Amino acid sequence: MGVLDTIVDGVRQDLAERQAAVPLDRLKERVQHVDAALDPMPRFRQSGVSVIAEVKRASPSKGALANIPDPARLAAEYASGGAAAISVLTERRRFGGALQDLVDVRCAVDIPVLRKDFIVTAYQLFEARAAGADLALLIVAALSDFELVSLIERAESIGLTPLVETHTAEEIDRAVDAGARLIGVNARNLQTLEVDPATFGRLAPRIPDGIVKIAESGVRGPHDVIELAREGADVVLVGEALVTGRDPRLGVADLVAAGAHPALANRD
Ligand SMILES: O=C(O)c1ccccc1NCC(=O)[C@H](O)[C@H](O)COP(=O)(O)O
Repeated sequence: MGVLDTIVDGVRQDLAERQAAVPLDRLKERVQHVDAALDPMPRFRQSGVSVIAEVKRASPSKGALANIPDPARLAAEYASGGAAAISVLTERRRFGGALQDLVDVRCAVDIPVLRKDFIVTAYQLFEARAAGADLALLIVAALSDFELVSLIERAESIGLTPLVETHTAEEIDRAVDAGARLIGVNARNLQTLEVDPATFGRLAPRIPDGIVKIAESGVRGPHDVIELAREGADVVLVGEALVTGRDPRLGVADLVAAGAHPALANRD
């Protein structure tokens, strides 16, 4: 079994327990009582590269990364550094996350919040929206074409903006065909878990104009942001470098400043 299959297997087991505790109808009721979702598009389309800053405690590739007792406080630091959105890893077994982290972060910031998880059912989308998420990650490699289209449609129908994550040219084509408006290119190979910094530059030209292009994984600092901006990134999604860095607010501010560098003004 590959890493992704193993993770999704665990996610399905945890999901079965939550579904037994809270039936879908009850979840749908909760969704009706949350505030309307924030639209991330204006922030992601602004000039300069936007930063999505991630709340990430651990990962399959690196194990424990950071002790984050108060995700809301970390998210507030990210927001004050200029983050355009916050990504919250809610997967429990390998990333040490929880949906409660997302609820806490939602209360602490007034910028869009992404549920970053391994979403394979509509139930998880309702959970995300009920917890206050504005965006939800859909990983092409974990879904059939039919599942991808139906989850994109379901997400949009309840106000969530789907961020569709890809790793290959073929997955980008599938994401485009499924109607994705936001495509992430993840530089981390799901078989080896190695990050290849050349991935975004190689694959981004495949994404049609008009779709927001997000570079995910392996962004270590301002130089990477400048390089990714030159390669066409509208947004970078950064976890490890921020949670292991000395100051999350300054860490984000440095990345935002790099993405707004005057040398990038005419990159289109
Ligand atoms: O981070 C991992 O090891 C990982 C392994 C398998 C599937 C997903 C994984 N990470 C999720 C992410 O996509 C990253 O958290 C995100 O892109 C940020 O990456 P980084 O800045 O390198 O922490």
